[in-house]
Parts: sequence; C-alpha cells; structure tokens
Amino acid sequence: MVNNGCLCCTVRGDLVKMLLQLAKKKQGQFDHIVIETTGLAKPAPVIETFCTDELVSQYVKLDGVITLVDSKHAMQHLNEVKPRFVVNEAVEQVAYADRIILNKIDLVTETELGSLTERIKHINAMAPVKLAKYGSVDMDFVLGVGGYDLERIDSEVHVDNSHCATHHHESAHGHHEGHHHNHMHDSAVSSVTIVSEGTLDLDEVDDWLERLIEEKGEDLYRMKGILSVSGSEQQYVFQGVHSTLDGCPGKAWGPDEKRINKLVFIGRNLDETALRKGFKGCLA
Ligand SMILES: Nc1nc2c(ncn2[C@@H]2O[C@H](COP(=O)(O)OP(=O)(O)OP(=O)(O)O)[C@@H](O)[C@H]2O)c(=O)[nH]1
Repeated sequence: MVNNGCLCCTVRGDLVKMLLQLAKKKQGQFDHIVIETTGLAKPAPVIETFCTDELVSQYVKLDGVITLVDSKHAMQHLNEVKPRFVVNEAVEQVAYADRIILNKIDLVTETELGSLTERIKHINAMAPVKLAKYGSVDMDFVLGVGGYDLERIDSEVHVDNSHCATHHHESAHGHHEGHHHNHMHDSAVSSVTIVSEGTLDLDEVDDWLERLIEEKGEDLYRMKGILSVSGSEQQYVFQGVHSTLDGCPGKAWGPDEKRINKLVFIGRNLDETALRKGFKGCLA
C-alpha cells in the first residue's frame, strides 16, 4: 500500500521507492505486482514511472493498464464537464487502458450498455473490452497483457473498425453527430485508427512520428502500430506514450498474409486529417 492512497499527485516518488523495496526484498519471487490506483488517479505519471525511471525499469516492467468501469455510473463521470485545463480523470483512465472491464452490467439496460460501450470505444479504440458482473473475468485478460511489449504488438493492436467511420468530426465543445444523447461532454479525447495497405518508407515514418511527438507529444496519450515497410520481410512495430516512442522490426509477415498497416493514436484534440495525411506521406 502506498502512503496516502492517491498515486497521481503525491507519490510518484513513493511508488518508485515502494517498487524498489519490493523488488530488492523479494527479488525473483513475484510473478506480478498489481497496483490499484484511486478512482481519481491520473494514469500518466504512474505509467511514466515505469518508462522513465531507470532503476525501476531494471527490476520491473509495466505489463498493462486495466480500467475497471462501473457501468452504472461511468457515463455520468465521462460526461462531467470540467473547468478549462482540468482533465476528466474518468476519460483519461479509459484513454490509457490496455484492457477495459465494463463491470456491474446487471445494473444497466442493454441500451445504456450499448451507449457506454460506444462512448468508451470512441475514446479508446485499441483496448479490448470485456463485460463483467462482480468483476469476474479470466485472469489472462488482466495479467500478462503485454501492452507495452513490442514483441506482442501484433496481437495487441485490436483496431476497432466499427468506430472508424463515426469518430471523426468532433470538436472539444461540440457534439458527436450520430450520438443519441443530448448533453455536452469532453469529447476532445478520442482515437484515430488507420488501417491501410501500402508499403512505407521507414525513414519517412521515423521523421513523421518524431515530428508528431515533438509537436503533439503532450496530447498524444498512446500510440501503437504495425507497419509494412519497404525492403523488409518483417513487420515494423512501434508503441509510444506521450513523447516516449519505441519501434523495432517485429515478426516476419506470413507467406499468405496481407500486409496491412494498422495504427492507433489515442489523444486529445487529435487532427485525424493531418494524421492520415502524415501516414500517406510515408508511403514508398
Ligand atoms: N450488482 C452488482 N454489484 C456489484 C458488482 N460488482 C461489485 N458490486 C458491488 O458494489 C459495491 C461496491 O463495490 P465497488 O464498486 O467494487 O467498490 P470499489 O470501487 O472497489 O470501492 P473502493 O475501492 O473501496 O472505493 C459492493 O457492494 C459490491 O458487492 C456487480 O457486477 N453487480
């Protein structure tokens, strides 16, 4: 247990200390360490503790972020309008998730569940979503996720195409056409997915993504992709959190496998047109 309960604002240092203590005291005895944050925690500082603290990353690595959603109350929190520059924690917790569990489904109607699922997938088109009662899901769904593991990206980029067509033209203040509710919400956080054939020039991709995180790093929460690059029989995989970006050759394309590029960006005020244009600019 970390002092004060609130991981987000006070205890990133404490988290480092606790992880190092655990790692040293019980080295080799852990399969997993599960950190339960408060409902108000911001995910980014916790995630970045694993990505940026060199000492921590010698002992432990981040497997994934699981977001447990209370189906009965989530919509209300996702739609809460915050003062300017104040983040909606519920939206952020969905946006950073590698796995999402929609719990307490027995307390909502199918229609409510449908709109909640739609809203969640609009924010995060990447994370698989499981419906649950009393939090009951398979252990495999929450442990051994490999959300930050480049070797696992090929099985991890679950691009939800059903939402590609519906989640563009939204403004931070505006309203999502096609949504059935009639209130304002923080729609500035969303996903843009690109699924496309074509071979890419890796140097161009490097330049594009570097430029992107330089200009938009603050607003880019997560990104992942599998790319088909010229002159290589292997997939090229990448993943990033804000300004941290990792990429490397992945597994070989199968002999009969269609080489499809799949990219997912999750962030605030994403410019879908610019992202698509950037992608096209990298085609060989
Ligand atoms: N009907 C129903 N009740 C549930 C479900 N899951 C949990 N509960 C009940 O909801 C109540 C509150 O539990 P949670 O919402 O999980 O509480 P929590 O967020 O873990 O609470 P803290 O971590 O202590 O803040 C308990 O009485 C649970 O038994 C579910 O799927 N359906």
